[in-house]
Amino acid sequence: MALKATNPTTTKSWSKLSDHFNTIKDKHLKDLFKHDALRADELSVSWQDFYVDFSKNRMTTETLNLLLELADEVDLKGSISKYFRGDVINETENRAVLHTALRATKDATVTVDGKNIIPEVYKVKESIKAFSNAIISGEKKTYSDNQFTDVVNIGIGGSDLGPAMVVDALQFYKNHLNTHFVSNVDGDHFNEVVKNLNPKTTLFVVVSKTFTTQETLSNANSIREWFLKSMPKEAVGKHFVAVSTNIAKVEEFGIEKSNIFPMWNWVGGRFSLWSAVGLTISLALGYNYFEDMLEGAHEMDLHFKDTNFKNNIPVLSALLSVWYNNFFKAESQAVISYSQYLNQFATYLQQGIMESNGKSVDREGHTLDYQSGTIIWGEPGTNSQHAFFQLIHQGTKLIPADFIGFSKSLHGNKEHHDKLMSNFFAQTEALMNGKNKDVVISELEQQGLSKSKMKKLISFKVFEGNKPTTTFLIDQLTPRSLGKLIAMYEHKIFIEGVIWNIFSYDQFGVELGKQLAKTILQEIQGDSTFINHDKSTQNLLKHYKKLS
Ligand SMILES: O=P(O)(O)OC[C@H]1O[C@](O)(CO)[C@@H](O)[C@@H]1O
Repeated sequence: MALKATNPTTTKSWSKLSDHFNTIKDKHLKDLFKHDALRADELSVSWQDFYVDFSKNRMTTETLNLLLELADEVDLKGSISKYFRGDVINETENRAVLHTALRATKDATVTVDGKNIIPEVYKVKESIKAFSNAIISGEKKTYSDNQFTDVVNIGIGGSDLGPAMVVDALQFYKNHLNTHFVSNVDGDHFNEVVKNLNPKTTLFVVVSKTFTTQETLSNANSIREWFLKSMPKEAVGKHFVAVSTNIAKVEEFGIEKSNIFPMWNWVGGRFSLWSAVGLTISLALGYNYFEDMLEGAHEMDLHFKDTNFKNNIPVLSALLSVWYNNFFKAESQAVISYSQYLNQFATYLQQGIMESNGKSVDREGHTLDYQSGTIIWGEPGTNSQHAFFQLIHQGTKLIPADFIGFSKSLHGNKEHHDKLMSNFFAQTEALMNGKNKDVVISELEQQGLSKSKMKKLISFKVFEGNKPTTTFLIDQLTPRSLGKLIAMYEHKIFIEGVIWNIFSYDQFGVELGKQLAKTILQEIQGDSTFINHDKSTQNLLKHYKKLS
């Protein structure tokens, strides 16, 4: 059954929210706290090892109630049931969206085309487990009968970003296998990766849902050529495996059926790390940690599905995102992780969030007359404090930010961790409170500045504050907690799509550039005069051709 198509701006709650917005837009967070002693407790959620503080957001309980009304009016509840039970909610591609089934329990039933898919999911999980265990233990040997030392994941987009982010984030839990990622069609990328590798002890995992992606196929072909410079053809079977839905294409490439880990078209590329696309994760961490991550995600699925919206982390997070996007007209949102391990987290989220909700027509094909999608960006703290925080603090743009931090570090260096986390808490407080004129004056007086110098400086030193943040304080970074966190953002994407009345699970927008690149490649490699391009592109192409 299709998702209910409701233009959110025509709902009663939307017009109430518009009126309400006018009463709240100039209110300062400091005052909201002053007038509501219970605010911090009422607007935060404790769930398992997550403490999520939504109270430093520019809303009141009335805002929240209206946003919850909006969720009801667009039938979020009904949509959630359709999402989990495998209805064809990716209508434009005629598919269900079932990354949640990849982490469901063995006794669950999820039906696609009249067939329960869970047994098949578990069969593939078993093969991921058996393969990873055999490689890690050394039972499965290289062509020359040695143990594998290195794994190279060849893929792009969802076939790269998820595994790369998770392996980096969970490197504390890693085993002896060195893992590498080749994604960009830039030949310098793969050359840099392979230059120090020993082909004799390296396993290549070619990951492509479609197995038609130019970047991945070019890299896989070039790497195979590099491999065959020092290895016989028969070694390919032991050193190359693939993950794909397109078995025929993989076989055409030269990888045997027994070395192919299947996936399904009801798993979107950007939500695929829970499938065999996560093979490199399982190889790098061991299957048990991979499974822990899946279990964590499943716990978040249950929380999302079963918790009332008022205490539901992904629901609150998504509603606030809509609130800032459509009412405050915030142009972007930041994700700042206070853990160097989460260095790639914002990059990973960019695909999930922006490929999904970067749409400008509604589910009936009408052009949207409201904003959808959020620009997402971020870098870990404290580094980012010394890079772009100035703009968040004192710039003209409103940038709501998620702050993610952990109560315990992994290596246990408490002194460093206390310093890191002091910054974590200090920043959200500073963003909220700012610094007013009186405080600035008294600080300058203490410095003994003359009245005229003080007058000149005051306005530059004032921080308006009132910058919204949501704090995710999690006990510790583990495979399980990371699984929960990723699943939280996946559900947030879904909810936003429901409210904005758009299809979140296709990505036609990336096709145009791909098609044009194919044409241009033929022209560059042929003797074209580039006559079919605009004047600017013609000049650029001619310049390139002269120098390349
Ligand atoms: O896994 P594939 O089929 O190679 O696709 C890679 C990526 O390309 C896209 O289709 C478009 O960027 C993504 O959605 C996908 O994750």
